[in-house]
Amino acid sequence: MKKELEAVIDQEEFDSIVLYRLPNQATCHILLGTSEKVINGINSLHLKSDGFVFEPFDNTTSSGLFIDNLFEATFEKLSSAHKALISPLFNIAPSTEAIYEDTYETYQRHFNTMHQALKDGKLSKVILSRALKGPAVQNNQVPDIFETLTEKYPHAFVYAISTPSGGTWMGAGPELLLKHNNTQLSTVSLAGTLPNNDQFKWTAKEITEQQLVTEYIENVLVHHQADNIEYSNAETISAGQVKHLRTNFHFEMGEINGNHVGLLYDLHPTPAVCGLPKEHAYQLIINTEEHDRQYYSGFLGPIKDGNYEFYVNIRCLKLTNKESVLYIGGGLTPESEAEKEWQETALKAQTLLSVLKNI
Ligand SMILES: C=C(O[C@H]1C=CC=C(C(=O)O)[C@@H]1O)C(=O)O
Repeated sequence: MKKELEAVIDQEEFDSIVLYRLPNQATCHILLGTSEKVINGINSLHLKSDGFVFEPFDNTTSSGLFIDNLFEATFEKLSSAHKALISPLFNIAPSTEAIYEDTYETYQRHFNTMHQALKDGKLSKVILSRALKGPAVQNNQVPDIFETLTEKYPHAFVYAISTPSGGTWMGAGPELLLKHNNTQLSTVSLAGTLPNNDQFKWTAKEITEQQLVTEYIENVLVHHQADNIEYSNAETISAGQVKHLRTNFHFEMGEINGNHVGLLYDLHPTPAVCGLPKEHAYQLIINTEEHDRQYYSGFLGPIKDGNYEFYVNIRCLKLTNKESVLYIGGGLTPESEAEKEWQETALKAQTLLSVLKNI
């Protein structure tokens, strides 16, 4: 790949780069593009064009991005020469704004607002996230961090992306949003978090919470007239320092009724990053959290030959020249306690922090 990569980087003025590795695969992908398209949500034409989608949580405050891949290559391991060639494309722009970080006090305040709405019965679940500062990362460290994430988190969707308007983001997330492969579609219902240790057993709280998400997805699929819906029993999946409960859904959609875009936006933002009922949870998040989520809890992934594979952007960070900012959230229910939820987000953050601290 080196000669090819050298030749294209010499010839073209790329300003966008994506490295990604799909879960449980050895092969990694590199995409290079120019002039990302700023999109107002994905439409059916995007789903037919090869490229990479980077969609925010709230597309009224951050733009959706579509990167046409002008150059694509695959690799299992990047050589030092490859890393040196691509590093300058990770543009870590100087940041003039002060970076917001939640303290336990701000988190507790947000928790209390959301918990009151839960206790009042206005909603059954809502996701509270927090921003957490991490170390500064230089652009020549990005390929190494990407590689370490792929090694440490084989079951996650691992990525690093840099575009002129989106900035530079990285992450290793365990949640599939929607996959389309020929006639087959898949999604998951993901919820419940415990330390990744056999001593911790699932309780009724996590089982019920995950069951609610499963029922929500089932309803969405029935509403979209999905055919041949099959789903697994809830299974435990490992995601770094934590484990979750997951149900896998497989289904089909008729050629005529198959409204993939509608289905996508009924699933996004999922109950794992927003809550139930969705609209109420969404408003509560926007009104309560002090940071703008931007691309955290949005979704991202490749589209190729009419097939696509989108993942929810959790366990991720944004890079600035001063610090990195991690975005980590957790689902609150009426039974939740602030201190425990805070500890859970700290544990989830370890997945990324342990990698950043060792570079
Ligand atoms: C929203 C996040 O995790 C979600 C995914 C799995 C389990 C979750 C939970 O137990 O709260 C969260 O809903 C995050 O890591 O930022």
